[in-house]
Amino acid sequence: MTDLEPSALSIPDSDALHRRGLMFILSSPSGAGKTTVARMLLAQDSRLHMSVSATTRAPRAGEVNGRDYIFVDQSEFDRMAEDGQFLEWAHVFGHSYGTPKAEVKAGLKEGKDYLFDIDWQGTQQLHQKMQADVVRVFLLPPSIDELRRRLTARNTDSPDVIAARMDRAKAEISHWDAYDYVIVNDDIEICYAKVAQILAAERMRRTRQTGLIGFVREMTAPEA
Ligand SMILES: Nc1ncnc2c1ncn2[C@@H]1O[C@H](COP(=O)(O)OP(=O)(O)OP(=O)(O)O)[C@@H](O)[C@H]1O
Ligand SMILES: Nc1nc2c(ncn2[C@@H]2O[C@H](COP(=O)(O)O)[C@@H](O)[C@H]2O)c(=O)[nH]1
Repeated sequence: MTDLEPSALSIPDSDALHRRGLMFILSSPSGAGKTTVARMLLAQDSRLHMSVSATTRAPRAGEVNGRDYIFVDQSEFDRMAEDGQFLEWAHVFGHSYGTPKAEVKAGLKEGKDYLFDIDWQGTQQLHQKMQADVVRVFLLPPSIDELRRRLTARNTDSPDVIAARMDRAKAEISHWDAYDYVIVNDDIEICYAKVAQILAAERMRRTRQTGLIGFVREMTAPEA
């Protein structure tokens, strides 16, 4: 057989093969650009699903219940937490935020990939529980001044809220070394391209490609 002849083995389409889904986490100080990158990824990638968190914070203008967050009051949040409905939860900026468990756990088994926009506390909890499923990406702003500029220009929060988020930024950034990948979000298109490349590579990680086991076994079997 020459190099140009088709292989006797049919090459499996790795996207069509069953593999367990992965949990793709984006974290950053508030305003560095997680939500923006997440929206770009979701718009380009139909295999990626957003994990929609529950929160006790009030909706911002334009935010839709069930799409951006599940907006609940504190007693409902506490009931969900006591019921064990969260994979992780944390207090952030004076509010409670949590990742609902049911959809993600079922979806991972079906091979769906999930995107999480959560803080370092949630990342730590998910990594402890779900280890090999988790990919952790941290976005840094190009500077503290640019972070302040973005939070102000976003025009969704009062000056007090922006000040509180800026106060927390350095503490958030100090957790950058608990992540697998770190990207400076300077140019948004470049940042998005880097994040998309990480996702593509993580999908091809050998340990996730359980669907290839039969193919490799066949390829390496002794010839008759
Ligand atoms: N690379 C970039 N260059 C300029 N502006 C950007 C860039 N990335 C994001 N922004 C803008 O910065 C603002 C904050 O971005 P975004 O809301 O995505 O941040 P976030 O990290 O999700 O914040 P939070 O944690 O508060 O939800 C938005 O107005 C967004 O359009
Ligand atoms: N641990 C968790 N953190 C979460 C979750 N959902 C969002 N977040 C983080 O909270 C802050 C503030 O978000 P904002 O939408 O109010 O600006 C940000 O860092 C998010 O990543 C969650 O379910 N768990």
